[in-house]
Amino acid sequence: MKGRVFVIGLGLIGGSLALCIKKEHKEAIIIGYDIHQEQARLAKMLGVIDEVADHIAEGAASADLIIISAPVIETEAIIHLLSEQLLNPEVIITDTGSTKSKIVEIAATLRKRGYTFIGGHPMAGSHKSGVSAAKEFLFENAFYLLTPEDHIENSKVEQLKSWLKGTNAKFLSVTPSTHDYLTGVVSHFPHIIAASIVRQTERLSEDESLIPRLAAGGFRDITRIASSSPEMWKDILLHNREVLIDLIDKWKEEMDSVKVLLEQENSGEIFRYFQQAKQYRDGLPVREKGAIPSFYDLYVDVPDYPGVISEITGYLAKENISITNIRILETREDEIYGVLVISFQTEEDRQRAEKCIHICSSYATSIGT
Ligand SMILES: NC(=O)C1=CN([C@@H]2O[C@H](COP(=O)(O)OP(=O)(O)OC[C@H]3O[C@@H](n4cnc5c(N)ncnc54)[C@H](O)[C@@H]3O)[C@@H](O)[C@H]2O)C=CC1
Ligand SMILES: O=C(O)C(=O)Cc1ccc(O)cc1
Repeated sequence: MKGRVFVIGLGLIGGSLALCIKKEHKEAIIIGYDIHQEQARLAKMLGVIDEVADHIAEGAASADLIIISAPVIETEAIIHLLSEQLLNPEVIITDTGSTKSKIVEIAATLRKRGYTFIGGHPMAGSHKSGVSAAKEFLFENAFYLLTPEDHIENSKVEQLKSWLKGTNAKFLSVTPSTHDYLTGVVSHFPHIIAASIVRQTERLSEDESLIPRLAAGGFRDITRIASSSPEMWKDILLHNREVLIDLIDKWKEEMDSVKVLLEQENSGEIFRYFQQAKQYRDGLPVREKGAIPSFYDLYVDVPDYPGVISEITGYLAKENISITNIRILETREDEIYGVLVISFQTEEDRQRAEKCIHICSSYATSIGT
């Protein structure tokens, strides 16, 4: 497609979408604006955008597509500002915010001016932020939720999907309130729980210095999302507060019922509690991308000798397989084997790495389930 695309907010998501659009629509011109000028300059320098706009009005004036990829509370102000501009009457305006009800409600100001707004949420990302973390394959196979209102013509939704084709994401249309309920359950609420486990652990460690040492490895893994941007999550929680307050009440009931089982020493029901959780979790899709980014980790049993890490990374480098993280699980001093945990960007890279290590060495590998 030809046309002018204006991206407001050149961070992880805005930058990644700009890269996806550029890849698919070579003739499109991508203009970017960021409240932090250095982000916009960096985006231009990295080739993520073609032009920098000095302000929103300048970039928006002749745009065919406007993508707002700023934090959700900033998005409200940007929508207000856009609704005061004279825009191309055919323009499609979309956003990438993690919440939808409030944003779509505020976008009524655009509708009143005759402009098309279609709420959007690419459900992939990471705890990193900023344009330097942007990647063109970030949304590959991820769900991309759209929340078009009833009055939006289907051709406009199709046009938006065509612009976003390079994401290779799976588009689903839902209402804004369904969106906020679904993401509340599978993304926003788990972030609260992860942060609360970390905070409780920190508090308890004040009286027990061994806690932080033992809370390494697996504890870090299960609470990884507590390292996400506090700024972004503050806004998401405030936007989706009603859904989240309800989920917190339900969680309290859940905890109370576990507490009763413990008080009663009800071994049968405690067993069933874990058994049911295991059954449901084991049945969840392993290879599909969900609301929270998966680990693409490969565990390699390696002899504990100097040089083993460079040996393995050397095999992977020869095959051009890039890794995002590598660490060794702490081994006991008397053990001769350790476990190397290597993280990849995609499932495909993990599979290629597993094959490569099997061909080049006799080290055993496994993946988490
Ligand atoms: N990080 C993630 O994994 C995901 C985030 N989202 C949503 O996408 C949006 C963007 O998130 P990220 O790219 O991760 O954040 P980010 O922090 O990487 O980028 C946001 C950018 O917006 C800029 N910005 C802030 N206020 C602005 C304003 N008034 N005008 C212009 N630019 C402004 C910031 O300077 C920053 O460069 C958020 O609404 C977030 O909820 C959606 C899916 C995944
Ligand atoms: O890395 C994390 O914390 C994530 O869970 C990524 C993420 C953040 C916000 C979204 O709306 C969707 C995905």
